[in-house]
Amino acid sequence: MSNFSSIPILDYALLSSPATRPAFIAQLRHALINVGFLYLAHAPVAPADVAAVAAYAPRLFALPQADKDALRMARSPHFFGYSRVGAELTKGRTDQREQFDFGTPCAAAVPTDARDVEEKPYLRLWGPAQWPAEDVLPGFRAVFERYLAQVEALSFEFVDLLAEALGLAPGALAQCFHDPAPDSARTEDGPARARLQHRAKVVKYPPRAPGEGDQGVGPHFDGSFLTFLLQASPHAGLQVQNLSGAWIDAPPIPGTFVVNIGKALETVTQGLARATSHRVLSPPPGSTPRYSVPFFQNIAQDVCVGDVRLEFPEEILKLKDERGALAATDSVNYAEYNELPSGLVNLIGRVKSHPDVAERHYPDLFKQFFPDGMPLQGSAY
Ligand SMILES: O=C(O)CCC(=O)C(=O)O
Ligand SMILES: [Fe+2]
Repeated sequence: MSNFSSIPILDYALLSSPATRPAFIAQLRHALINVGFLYLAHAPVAPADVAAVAAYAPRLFALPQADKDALRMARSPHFFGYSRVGAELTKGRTDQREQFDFGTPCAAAVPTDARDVEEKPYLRLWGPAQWPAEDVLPGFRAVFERYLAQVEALSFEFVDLLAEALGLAPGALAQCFHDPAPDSARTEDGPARARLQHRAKVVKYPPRAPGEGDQGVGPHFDGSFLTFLLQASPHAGLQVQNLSGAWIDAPPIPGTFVVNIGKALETVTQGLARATSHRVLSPPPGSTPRYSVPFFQNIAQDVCVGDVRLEFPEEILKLKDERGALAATDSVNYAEYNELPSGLVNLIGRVKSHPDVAERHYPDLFKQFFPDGMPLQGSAY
C-alpha cells in the first residue's frame, strides 16, 4: 500500500495526549516515507490570522499596477517582491501565476571579510522583504508577519516530530539549522542556531483563457526542508505525483495546511523522507482566481546536507526498501544539495528563475548561468 491514491490527513490535536500521540507519529512516518505530502488539521496557527491572510490575498493583487511595480523583485538583492504573470517558466513552459515573495524578519548580512563576499555570495540572499506601504495596504504587514512567526514555530516543532517518526535521536536534525563551523557562534548551551530566514509567497493563479494552456505552475520539487502551504481559496488545482507517476488531486480542505517535503530534507535523510513532485493547474475559464500561500522552511546557509550523516534504525530503513522504486519524474532535482552549501543551492535556483534580478545584483553568477545574455524569461527547471 505504498503507492498512494490520496493524501493522508493528520490531526495535530492527537499530539496533546500521550494516548494518541503514537498514532500521530506512526501516520507521520507513513506520510514522510511513502507520500511526501500530508494535510495537517488543528495546527497551532490562530484561525483568525489564517483567515486574515486569506482575505488579504485578493486585495494584494488588486492594488494598482503602479503600487505592485513599485515592489518589483528586481529592486531586491534578496529576491523579494512582486513578479508579474509569465515571469517564470517551469519545464520550458510559462507559469500562469502572479506572485509576491516575502520572508521572515532578517537583517541584511554584514560581511566580516572580503573572502566571504567573494566565496559566499549567498550570504546576501537573505535580508529584509519589500512590503506594501502601510497606507497602500493597511495592516497587511503586521498580520502577515504574525502569521509567519506562527508557521515558523510550527515548522521547527515538525523538525522534532519528524526526527521522532524516523527513529532519530532527539535533536539529530538540529545540525541543519546551525552553522557548521563549531566555534562560529557558540553560546553557553552549545552552538547557537544560525541566522535563518524562511520565504513565503502569496500567489494568484488567474483562470485559464479559453484555448490556452493550464500550467499554473509546472511539475517541480520544492527546494525547502519542509513546505507549509495554505490553500487560500476553495479552488482545486494542486496535484501530487505518486510513486507510479499518476497525478493525485490535493484539493483544499478547510482548516488544514498542506505540508510537503522539500529536496533539502529528502537529501539529508538519504531519500528516506521523499520530496514529491507537484504542480498546479489553472482554474477553468470563467472561474475566479485561485490563491495560495506557501511557506518554505530553510536550513542554515553554510550547511552542505551531503556532509550530514544520520543513522537510521534498521526497521526504518526497511520501510524505505518496501516502498519500492520511484517512477521516473521529469521534475527538477536539486542534485546540487549533495555537494554545495544550501545557501548556494538556493541562490542558484533564484538566479535561474529571476535572471533580471540576478543581472542587477549578482552579475558574476548571471554571466556564469547566462553566458549569452538575458533569456526571454527565467527558468527554474
Ligand atoms: O500554489 C500552490 O498550491 C502550490 C505552489 C507551489 O507548489 C510552489 O510555489 O512551490
Ligand atoms: Fe511547490
